[in-house]
Formats: sequence, structure tokens, C-alpha cells
Amino acid sequence: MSPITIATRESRLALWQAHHVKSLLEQRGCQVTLLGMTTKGDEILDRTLSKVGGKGLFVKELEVALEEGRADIAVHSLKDVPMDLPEGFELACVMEREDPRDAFVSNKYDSLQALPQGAVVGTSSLRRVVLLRAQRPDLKIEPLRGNLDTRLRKLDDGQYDAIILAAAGLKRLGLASRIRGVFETDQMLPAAGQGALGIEIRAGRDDLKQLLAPMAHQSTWLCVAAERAVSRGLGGSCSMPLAAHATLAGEVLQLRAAWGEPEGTAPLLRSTASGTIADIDAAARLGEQVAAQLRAAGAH
Ligand SMILES: NCc1[nH]cc(CCC(=O)O)c1CC(=O)O
Repeated sequence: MSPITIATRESRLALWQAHHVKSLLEQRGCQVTLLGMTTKGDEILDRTLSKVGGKGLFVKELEVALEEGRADIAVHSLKDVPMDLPEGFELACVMEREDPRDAFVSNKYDSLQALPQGAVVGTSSLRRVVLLRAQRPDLKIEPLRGNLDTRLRKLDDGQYDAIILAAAGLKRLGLASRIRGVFETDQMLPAAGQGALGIEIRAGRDDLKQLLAPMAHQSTWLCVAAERAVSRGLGGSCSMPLAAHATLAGEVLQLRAAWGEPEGTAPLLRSTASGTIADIDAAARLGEQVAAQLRAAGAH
């Protein structure tokens, strides 16, 4: 196999994820180099991404490197990958999921329930906003942008009483000690694909698909396929007020989803479905079913 080049963003989390894949490939006898780059999503820090085109902004430049042959694979947090890849690209591998849950991070309080009335909580995720507001409508939810270290620094500078981050990112970077509590999924349903890494290649690179196949984790892939199909059925942007999370027990996949009006006070719309799932297409069909239920209930 000729040497493999991994295209990656240069945030500490993205680099950790790329190095994780690099070491797995090196264990299989590959020579691997990293090609780091900055994406629009990394540069636009003064606005919430939903205002400037969503999280595809973390992906585009990596796909250009694949298209131009400067890289062979791109490693992504699947939560940041738009539901439909551009023509000519495909997901060659979904790896075993890290903790998919959201984490409560604070220097003063142990939990969401312990926060005083009107406490300031930082997040820029519309999903987290609507889920937090459903539990604590009194909270003052403020935007929080930047990479993980920047967000933690903003908390430590006293800009927030607490912030909400993905447990996966903190754990991967050895920052689990910053976690005061992890939300159970029935309290804060995760984003589609949260905690899962996906490897993108140019379509047709069957040599890479063969190389990457043993790194795929089938049950994660089935769950993420169902979750992403919910999001796709509601427009497919990564920055929607939508939560979708699937678990697999044996061959039975259970899918839960929730959608909220970011500005409104209407109650969250929820939908669940389960089924015996044998392949990715069946998982996606379950997601489409849940998306249709949410649309019928008013989600858009
Ligand atoms: N762009 C935000 C983002 N994309 C992926 C992760 C966490 C890692 C993952 O979900 O795999 C994060 C950080 C967060 O939500 O706190």
C-alpha cells in the first residue's frame, strides 16, 4: 500500500482524532502522514455557525484536499458532517463510538439542578439550547464558540456559570476531570452521530475501503445511520435544534429523536421507533420514519 495522507483540521481534538486513525493504520503496516488545514468553521468564531451555513464549514476544505489528491482520507467527528456528502465522496468507515453523551462542566456547581435561578450557561448548539430550556426555562443561555480549550478558558474566566460540551471530546483529550456530571441520554438526547468518528474518502477508492473495513464498528454505523437519517429527513443541516440517538440491543435498534423551536416556548416534539435492523438501509428507513413523525407534528 502506498503511503496514506490524512486530511485534518488543526484543533487539538481534530488532531487527536487524526492521530488515533494514523496509529490504527500504522498498526496495519501503513505509512501515514497528516495534512493539517484550517477550515472556515475554525475561522468564523464571532457568530453561531447556524447563522453562517452550519457545520459543513468544518468539512469543505478537507474534501478539496481529497479531490485534489493531496490527501487520501479525511477524519471527521460525524456530528459535524452534513447528512449528504457531495457527489464523489463517501463514508468509508464509522468507528466505534466514544461516550455519546453531553457533559455538564462548571467550576462552581455540580449539576444543572444545582444551578441558581437565572444562571448563565454557555452553548452554541441549538440542540442543547432547546433541551436545556425545556428543563430550566429560567437559565440565561449564552453563545459559546471556539475549540475545546477556548471554551474551557471562557468558563474559567468567569464568563459562564456552566458550559455544556460533548463528553467524547473531553475524554479524548484527557480532560474528563473537568466533567462535573454527564447527562443521561433521556435528559439530554445527543446530536446525530455524537461521539462517533467517520472516515471520508473519494468514491471509487476501493483500495482504501478494503483497508479501512476492519476498523469499522457495525453497531455504531447502524445507529449513526438511523440518527443521520432523522436529520436528513428534516433538512440535513448539522446545526438544527434536533437531537437523535439510537441504541442497538442485539438486532433491535431503538431510535429516539426530539426537535424544538429555538426561539419559541412550545414543548419539545419527540418521536421514537424501533425495529430489527440488519443493514444500513434498514437503519436509515427507521430514521426516515421518525423524521416523518416529527414533520407531521410540526418540526421543520
Ligand atoms: N463542533 C463541535 C463538536 N463536534 C464534535 C464534538 C465532540 C466529539 C464528537 O462528537 O465526536 C464537538 C464538541 C462538542 O460538541 O462539545
